[in-house]
Amino acid sequence: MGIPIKQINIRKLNMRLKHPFTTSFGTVDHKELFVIEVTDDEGNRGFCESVAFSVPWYTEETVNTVFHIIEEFLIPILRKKEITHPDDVSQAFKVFKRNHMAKAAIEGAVWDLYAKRERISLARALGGERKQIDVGISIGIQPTIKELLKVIEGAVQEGYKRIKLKIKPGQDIELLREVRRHFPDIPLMADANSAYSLEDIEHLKKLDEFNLMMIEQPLADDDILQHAELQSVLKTSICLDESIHSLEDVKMAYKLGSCKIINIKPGRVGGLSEAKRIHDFCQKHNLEVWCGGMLETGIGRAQNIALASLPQFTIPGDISSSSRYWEKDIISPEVVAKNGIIDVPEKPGIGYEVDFEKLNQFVKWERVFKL
Ligand SMILES: O=C(O)CCC(=O)c1ccccc1C(=O)O
Ligand SMILES: [Mg+2]
Repeated sequence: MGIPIKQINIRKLNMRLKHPFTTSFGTVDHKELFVIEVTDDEGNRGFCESVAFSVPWYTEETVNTVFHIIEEFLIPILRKKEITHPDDVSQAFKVFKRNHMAKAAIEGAVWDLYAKRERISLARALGGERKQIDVGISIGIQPTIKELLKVIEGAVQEGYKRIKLKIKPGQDIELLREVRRHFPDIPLMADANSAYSLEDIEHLKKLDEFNLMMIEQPLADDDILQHAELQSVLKTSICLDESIHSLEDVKMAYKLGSCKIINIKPGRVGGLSEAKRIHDFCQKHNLEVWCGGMLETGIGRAQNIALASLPQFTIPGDISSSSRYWEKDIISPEVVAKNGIIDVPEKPGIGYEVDFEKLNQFVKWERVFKL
């Protein structure tokens, strides 16, 4: 039976982060995003959010390109094609190149709608097995080491099971040495957001002394080959984030030995269907995977929680509590990590209610598309 999508509501939100988040590319203090709502003939509603930032520093997409692609290209496809399963959505969208965050925003909403129609949780719809997931936290670059140590202390107290630090040239080796001096045993990793090049190879080898779980995306966002060269001389596992846009990229990285771990973000790979295909390949070939984050509201967080319930997500994801980024989240209940563990909801779909009273406070404008 088809999934008769009757209407798509797109709301543009602008939400202030509780604390600015700094990476090697710069600082984010507000998150502009779209909440996508798809409605079927019975009034069931599926939700997802777009993860692109206002500025194209992470990948080439921006919040404005996302809307342009959805309005001009993706909605017309949904008007023409009959959808019987969410996998059909990403398949149909393949006629247009990339723009994965735009595609994933629509596809994720259809996944939620599908699960609600089937009266099963999104986790189950995706093949998830875990009832609880382990989660970690990503800590942005702090003004001083002293402040960084304080933030880490807080995260350790809260029980997060993996601590990720953002690094960049000039804020790396000494910083990690100081962190390890204070926290010799915590599960620690570093994310460079592509801030280094192969010329830094001798410098990057020094990371091996810190017993890191992995180093995430040390080299260019569009590279897979040079990461293989780096991995061959590093003891520390490389994890690829920005370099991975599809299962094909993962296959290449696997074949070349570019990494041992994959960070899966549904938005970066074009949606949950592709994320699942990557998961299945990694499971077969013993590549570890974990679910990354994009400073999502609770809607995106709920989608990530469902995905991270799949069996090969063996490393805690960047899925912190709602309260880490938001004064108030737009779902009810909020996402709560207790001792680094989040319960996977069992209710139909994403398993959290969208709290429109809160959401409406952040809405800049809304567009309604009849299908
Ligand atoms: O807590 C999160 O949502 C993840 C934070 C994070 O590390 C991140 C945030 C924005 C852009 C890229 C990244 C990243 O994983 O590289
Ligand atoms: Mg990253």
